[in-house]
Amino acid sequence: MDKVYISQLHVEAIIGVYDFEKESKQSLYFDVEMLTDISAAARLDDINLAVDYAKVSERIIAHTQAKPVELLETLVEQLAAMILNEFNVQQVLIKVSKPEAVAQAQTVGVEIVRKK
Ligand SMILES: Nc1nc2c(c(=O)[nH]1)N=C([C@H](O)[C@@H](O)CO)CN2
Repeated sequence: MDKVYISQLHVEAIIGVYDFEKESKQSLYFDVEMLTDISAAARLDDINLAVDYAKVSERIIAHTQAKPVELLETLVEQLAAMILNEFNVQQVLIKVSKPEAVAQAQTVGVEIVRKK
């Protein structure tokens, strides 16, 4: 299967378990890999037949900023379901990194793979 991907999409959002995290936005970085058949889009050179990474990026940003959740797990499950529902994607990998969460670590996060 072919792949359309988004690397290190930066989103500022309220997210976290602790009270102090509910007061100011933190940086999240998303890596997304979407398995899809690109042959029709390529043959006809038609964006309407492609998984539009710009539209997927817009939806990830809007969803992440719309309704704060506590866990990265909750967020990536919601985003995977949204991408599989709204786009012509057979499988999605989403990795979210939260670099400000643990001072001693370069970054921390969660990665999942979900299929239709
Ligand atoms: N597996 C997870 N562990 C933790 C999360 C999370 O979302 N998933 N979140 C936190 C806090 O919000 C943290 O980011 C603040 O230090 C802790 N562990």
